[in-house]
Amino acid sequence: MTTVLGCIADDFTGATDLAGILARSGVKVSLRIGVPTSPPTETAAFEVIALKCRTSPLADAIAECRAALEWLQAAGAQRFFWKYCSTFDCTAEGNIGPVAEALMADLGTNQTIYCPAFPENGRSIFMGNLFVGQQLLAESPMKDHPLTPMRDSNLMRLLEPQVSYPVGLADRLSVAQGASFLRAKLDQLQSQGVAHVVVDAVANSDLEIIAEACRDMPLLTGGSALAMPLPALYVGDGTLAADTPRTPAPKLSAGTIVLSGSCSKMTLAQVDAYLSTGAPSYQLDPLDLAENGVQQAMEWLAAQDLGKAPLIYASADPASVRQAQHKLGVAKAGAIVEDTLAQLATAAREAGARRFVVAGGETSGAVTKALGVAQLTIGAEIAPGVPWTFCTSAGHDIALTLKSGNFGAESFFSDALSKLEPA
Ligand SMILES: Nc1ncnc2c1ncn2[C@@H]1O[C@H](COP(=O)(O)OP(=O)(O)OP(=O)(O)O)[C@@H](O)[C@H]1O
Ligand SMILES: O=C(O)[C@@H](O)C(=O)CO
Repeated sequence: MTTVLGCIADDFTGATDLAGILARSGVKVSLRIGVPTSPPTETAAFEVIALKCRTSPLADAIAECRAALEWLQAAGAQRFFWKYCSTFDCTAEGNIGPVAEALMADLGTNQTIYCPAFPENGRSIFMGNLFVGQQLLAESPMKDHPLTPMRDSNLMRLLEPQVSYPVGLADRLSVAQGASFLRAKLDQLQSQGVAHVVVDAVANSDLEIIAEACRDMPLLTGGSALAMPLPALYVGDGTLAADTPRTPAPKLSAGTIVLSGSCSKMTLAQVDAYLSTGAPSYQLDPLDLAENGVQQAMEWLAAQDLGKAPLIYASADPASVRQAQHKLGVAKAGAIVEDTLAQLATAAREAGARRFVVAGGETSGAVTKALGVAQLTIGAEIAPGVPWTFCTSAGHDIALTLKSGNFGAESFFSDALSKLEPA
């Protein structure tokens, strides 16, 4: 099938988030891990390419995203979606703005929008400022993120140093006046040379208006919720057939592992809630790993009954994370934990695990790469933006859920396990 919308996500949890949100509509969504190495053959109407480039060096991120764009164009797509975090996770240099600008240049377009709002998960934008629940982004726990601490809430101010063309705002008052008004506002900004337009949204009804106004833009950028109205719009105008039955979930054996490398406030609460169920658990310490390696964790894992869904976690409070980062450096502390969880994931698969619950975007990238997963189909949604996915790893059918740091209820790990068919 010709691809209608080609999507590029800057991390793996973000990619499953977007794929899950698009799949809510019932249309077929295919999620690929990394840019496929062979040309497109069996493609879906919605293709999502998961990259791990949120914190990569800028030149690498741009090169990877352009390669993804080329593959999606070869799949027939004429409209594209650049998916980044609903909390606009980035560094001072990028990669959100520079990648958008590179994609715009390749597509020959001179305007795009930025809308990370995800109302179901409490992300809203008002007058260009991003809120997480009732807090401004820079006052939310995102200020302490291990890799991309967000210390400004104003999306225009965050974007301006990242791009070379002017940045503007279509505020909620424009959005509230409907799709035609918003379209005219964007045209007016375009005539003033504004290439990058932050668009306010506080509710799903705003996102419907924005999607309708912007559906024909070659490139949209934002969080997954901005894409939610698109399938219905495409079905409505006949661009897309409504049907496409879901692939049934494979029958999986019971072996389960829960791996958490996210240090977000919500993940910490989820780890605590899961520990309180009495599940077996092992806590990784980056300083100990740097000194003594993974052997002890491997031995612990080898002694576990995977039927009891053990948890291995590095998740720690901001003070402990800062301490590890101070001693090892930010990148090294992150990499040690990611490598360890990746090795433990393959060891768990060898020991019979077929159900994998993974928390954290970077962590999910590392684990998924280690499991050698190339393509995922989308299953049931556990929480808004977090579906189960099914794929093969080393010849085994496995189920994998990749949870964004801040998503899911406190009971998420147990919720996830209860959503899968028993063995
Ligand atoms: N105890 C720790 N000390 C230092 N760094 C840690 C520790 N535990 C985890 N990390 C690192 O922190 C980073 C957490 O990022 P990750 O993307 O996995 O989670 P997240 O940011 O909460 O999730 P998301 O990106 O989906 O919101 C990873 O690089 C991980 O290896
Ligand atoms: O948009 C979000 O918040 C998530 O999909 C994500 O990108 C987390 O890494």
